[in-house]
This record gives sequence, structure tokens and C-alpha cells, in this order.
Amino acid sequence: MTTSTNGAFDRKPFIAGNWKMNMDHVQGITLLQKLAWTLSDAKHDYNRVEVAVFPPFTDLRGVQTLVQGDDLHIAYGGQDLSPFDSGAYTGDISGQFLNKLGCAYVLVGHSERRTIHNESDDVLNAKVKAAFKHGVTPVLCVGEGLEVRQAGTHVDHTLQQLRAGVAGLANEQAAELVVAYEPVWAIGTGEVAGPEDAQEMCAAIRAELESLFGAETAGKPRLLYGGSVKANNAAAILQERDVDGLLVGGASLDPAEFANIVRFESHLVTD
Ligand SMILES: O=C(CO)COP(=O)(O)O
Repeated sequence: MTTSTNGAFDRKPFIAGNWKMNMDHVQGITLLQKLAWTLSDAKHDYNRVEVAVFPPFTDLRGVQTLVQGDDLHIAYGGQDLSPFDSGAYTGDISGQFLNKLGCAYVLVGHSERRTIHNESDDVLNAKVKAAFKHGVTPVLCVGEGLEVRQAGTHVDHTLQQLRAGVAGLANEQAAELVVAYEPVWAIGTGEVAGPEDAQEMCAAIRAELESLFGAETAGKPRLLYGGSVKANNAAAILQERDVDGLLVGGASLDPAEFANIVRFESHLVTD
């Protein structure tokens, strides 16, 4: 039987919605408004569970205006950033632009960036550093594909991505980092890694951070799970000791479903 962590989280739970390439800037505002209303009706305590959304770049200005205008306590961030500050990099977005738009976070190395855009570990390490340089907290995404999982080398594979991503970070940066474990075979497939799979990897990530940065620092970063998370499986995953939050794709496009995930505590098993 899993042990409830209700009321005893070591780190503030973090529930993030990655909208991917969905929602134009008009739809994005409607979605965010509905989410905010739903959470407000449910009297959600943002001090207890942090909420963030990752809309497409073109939505960010509208999101900022809504968040500021309505004094929402929902954080937001970009889905990617350039490793460079500015210059002749057509199509790229600088971390300083994200900071200026009030982005608290930025996704780095989502599996769709690693596979579709062939982003290498070196580039991703540069992106992590660029995010910190510009005052935006990176959410470093790591995780194995199906073949690696079937070969049983998923922990080694994922830790290698982690080590490469955090290479050269100062302890204060490592403490602020967010890491999202997203097994590629569980993304958008309906195939959820079991809570024990999420726990196994998050514990391994925490142990690796400890060996790199020491125990005090390693206790601070929040570790998320992502991959086919829905309201009906969120609580079980979050009950695991080393899982501090969730990175939600498809279900974050439905405000009622996402709000239910944010309110996972009402589904926790208490013993
Ligand atoms: O990739 C993900 C979040 O970044 C997970 O996506 P799904 O929740 O749609 O499986």
C-alpha cells in the first residue's frame, strides 16, 4: 500500500500544463480564464500547490496581460528558448524576451525537441544555462524511449541526459532547477508509467543530483512526472515520495480535467 504524503510534501507540489502546439492566442486566453475560474470556484490554494502553463510563444503576451489584469496566481513559461542571448538566429526566442514577458519557467529538452529537432545534450546544457542567465527557471525534461525501456537501461539513459543537462551548474542553480521525467513511450499514448516507475526514476534522479551537488542542494529541486497524466491517475503518482509534481500534455487543454489534476489532494489516499 502506498503511503500518503498528504500534508507532508517536502517541496511545494508543482502542476504544469504543456499546451504544445495547441491553442492560438485567442483560444489560449479562453482556456486560461476557464482554468482560473474553475480553480477559484474550487477555492484552490495556490500557496499549497503551484500551477503553471506553457503556452505557445504567440500566446505569451496575452497570457501575461490576463495574469496581470486579473491578478492570477498562475505561473507561465515558454516551451523552449535559444541558447544565445540575441542576434542572427531566425525563428529562435531569447531567454531575455521570456523574462521580459514575466515567464517564471521555460521547458528545456522536451522529448519532442530532442527527437523532432534533434537537440543534443550539449545544446540543451547551453539552454539550461541561458535560462538561468536570463532569470528564468528551466524545467529540464529527460526520459527514455520504448526500446531503451525494453532493454532495461532506462535509468542509466535518463541519468546520462540529466548529467549532461546540469553540467557546470552552480549549487544555487541546481537547487532551483525543475526536472521532468517523461518516458517517451508514455507521452500522448495513453500508456502511463506506473506510480512505481515514476518513483523509481525520480529517486534515481534525486540520488544523482545528490552525488553531483551534495545532499542539501539535492533536496530542493522539484521532480515532475509527465506522460498520459489524467485526473484519475494524478493522485496515485503524486503519492510517491520523490514525485513533486506533474507535467501534463493533452489533459491540460481541458480546463475541468486540468483543474481536477491540480486539486489532486482531494483524491489522495490517507491512511
Ligand atoms: O509531453 C507531455 C507533457 O510535456 C505529456 O503529454 P501527454 O500528457 O499528452 O501524454
